[in-house]
Amino acid sequence: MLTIKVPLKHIEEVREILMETEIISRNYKILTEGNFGYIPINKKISNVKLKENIEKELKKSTKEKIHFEIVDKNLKEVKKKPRSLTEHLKGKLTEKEIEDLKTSFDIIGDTVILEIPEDLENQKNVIGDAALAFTGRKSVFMKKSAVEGVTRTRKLELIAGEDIYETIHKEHGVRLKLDVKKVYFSPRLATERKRLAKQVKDGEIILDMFAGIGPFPILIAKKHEVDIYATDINKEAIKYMENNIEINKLKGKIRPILGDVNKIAEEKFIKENIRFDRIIMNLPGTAKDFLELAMTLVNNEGIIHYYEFSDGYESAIKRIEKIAKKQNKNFKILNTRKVKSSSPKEWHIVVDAQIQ
Ligand SMILES: C[S@@+](CC[C@H](N)C(=O)[O-])C[C@H]1O[C@@H](n2cnc3c(N)ncnc32)[C@H](O)[C@@H]1O
Repeated sequence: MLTIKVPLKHIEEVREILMETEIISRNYKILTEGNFGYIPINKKISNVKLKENIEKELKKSTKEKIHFEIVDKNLKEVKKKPRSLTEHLKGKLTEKEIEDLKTSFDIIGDTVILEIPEDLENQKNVIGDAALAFTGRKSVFMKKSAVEGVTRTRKLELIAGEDIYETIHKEHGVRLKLDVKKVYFSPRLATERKRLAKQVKDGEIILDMFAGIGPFPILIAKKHEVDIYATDINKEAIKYMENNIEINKLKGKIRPILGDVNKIAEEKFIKENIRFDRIIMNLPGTAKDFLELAMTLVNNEGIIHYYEFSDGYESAIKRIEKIAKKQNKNFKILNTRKVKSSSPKEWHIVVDAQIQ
């Protein structure tokens, strides 16, 4: 390939001057040999007047006359870092295998969680190593089940890196500690958490019915002066939530309560006449079974953030309408939003309803 041969003492200067132009190629490494250096010339540059053009560029930036020659030399190519997991897998899996692999994955703190189709399981370690190299995280886990059971957790199998399930995830300036095997957490809800936190006003009393490790309460409490009750049935989630309140210095603003929200409502909220300006119901599969309770616990003008898996908003709004009617209440829909896709035909949706 064509190169600019320059005495070593001038190589850095020439490189810097020509870097600003199209003349130098970034795809090849500079070679030094004896007292000379060889700078790669961009293959797309025409040879006509090449020497004159280089001279002109050098003259613009330095008064010193720099001697150089244009010579042919073999230079090494710069190895470019792959920019996607797919690129990382090129040459390791067949084109068809790469196509079959869903290359979307979740990064939670130091861990990567991905899905591998059954007929690609024999390649799980190759895929795991590629994901480890691409993301620079510590552990890669493969999904072994859907999110299931009352605690909404899933089975995972380590396919690359260290066997560590506990990690700290950073989101919107807060730190969330969790065990990816023992609790529910989705980084795909980050935008939803920000959207919701923005609506909160100082002084609100809030209930997060299905709070998990506390991502909604932690973000809200970080930004507002509020009093948040955060219930969850999973004792591991409550343990991490308590830890997260501490590491984010939010003691006194969030009250984690372990148990079934139905029972907690009966034994505490209703008994002590505690009512809420805002209720978060992020349990999209079964939140509908708790809508009546939420409608009972919400203050006049209070807002319910109701989540569902659905292909639209109609069924969710109908449910809210039915229960409002039953309780002799009116409601106003403030917002509807697709939070994330959950299956090819369904979305995780949210409806914000103000109850009057
Ligand atoms: C989809 S996760 C949401 C967690 C959290 N809001 C988040 O965004 O990460 C639902 C949570 O509800 C909890 N849960 C399920 N049934 C419950 C109930 N009856 N009472 C309280 N919590 C419940 C589960 O343990 C789980 O942590």
